[in-house]
Amino acid sequence: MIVATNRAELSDARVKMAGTVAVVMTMGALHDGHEALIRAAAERADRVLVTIFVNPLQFGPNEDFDRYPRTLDADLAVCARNGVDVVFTPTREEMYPHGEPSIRVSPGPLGDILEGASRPGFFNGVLTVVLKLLHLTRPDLAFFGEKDYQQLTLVRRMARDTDLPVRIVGVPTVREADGLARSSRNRYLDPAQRRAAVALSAALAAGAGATGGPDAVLAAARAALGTEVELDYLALTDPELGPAPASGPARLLIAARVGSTRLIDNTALEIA
Ligand SMILES: Nc1ncnc2c1ncn2[C@@H]1O[C@H](COP(=O)(O)OP(=O)(O)OP(=O)(O)O)[C@@H](O)[C@H]1O
Ligand SMILES: CC(C)(CO)[C@@H](O)C(=O)[O-]
Ligand code: BAL
Repeated sequence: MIVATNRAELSDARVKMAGTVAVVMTMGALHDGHEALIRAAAERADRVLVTIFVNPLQFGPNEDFDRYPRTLDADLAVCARNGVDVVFTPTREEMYPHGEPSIRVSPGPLGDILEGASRPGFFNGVLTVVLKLLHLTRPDLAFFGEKDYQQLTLVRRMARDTDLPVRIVGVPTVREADGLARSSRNRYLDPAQRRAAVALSAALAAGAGATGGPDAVLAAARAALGTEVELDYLALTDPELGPAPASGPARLLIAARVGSTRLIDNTALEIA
């Protein structure tokens, strides 16, 4: 496995990658969810390239950029164990050699709702770094988790709307045994908070199981949420994050704080 820390090393390694190439972009602190992305990538492409970069552009001033877990040695072991060919671990200066970019990707109206409403500028920062990493790694395929459903949707739209020569592939959310979505931020939870955090996936399951239309879905989810977590949003949409239909395929999305830790989750459902 080649570990490239700068653009020149990445470029050398990329030229030597034969066949189709898949990229898995991460912020490190790798867990089973990331491993599922790497495995899915290895099934669909000849070579797998993982990027590890905690992107300052997507963190708000009062968010957890400084505190975000950085576990590079363990992450490289995960990549090696999963047969990754190349890992790109740039520094901030390597990614943004000219300082904060003045030209950025605008996510459009979908970037202002849900996560974008709670984290202003978040998707501008995400799409800008995703585009840069796509240019630097030049993959045939790029894998993103459904856990970050709005991010996946926006990355797909960016690829579609700007004719990027890459296929975006979504991977289902990997969960703990009790239903909690795997997330690097789960590391922030103490044991009591970890028990309380199951409320997010429990609310989604209750909503998905409800009958009686959109109102019944939201009411069931809210009832199952309990009072131990602080709800940020609970939203029912169509699969493209537009207004919820009266019946048929939909998406239920949630964000909530458990103590000071903000977690997100979502599920597909049929409104009946
Ligand atoms: N439980 C999961 N199942 C499937 N994919 C996941 C899961 N968790 C993260 N991913 C995906 O892994 C990629 C990298 O995500 P990232 O490194 O931010 O991890 P994360 O666990 O989502 O971290 P955070 O706690 O910061 O949200 C993204 O495409 C993300 O959707
Ligand atoms: C896609 C991503 C790697 C961009 O920094 C990040 O938002 C993430 O880890 O989901
Ligand atoms: N997992 C998406 C990246 C973020 O929350 O910053």
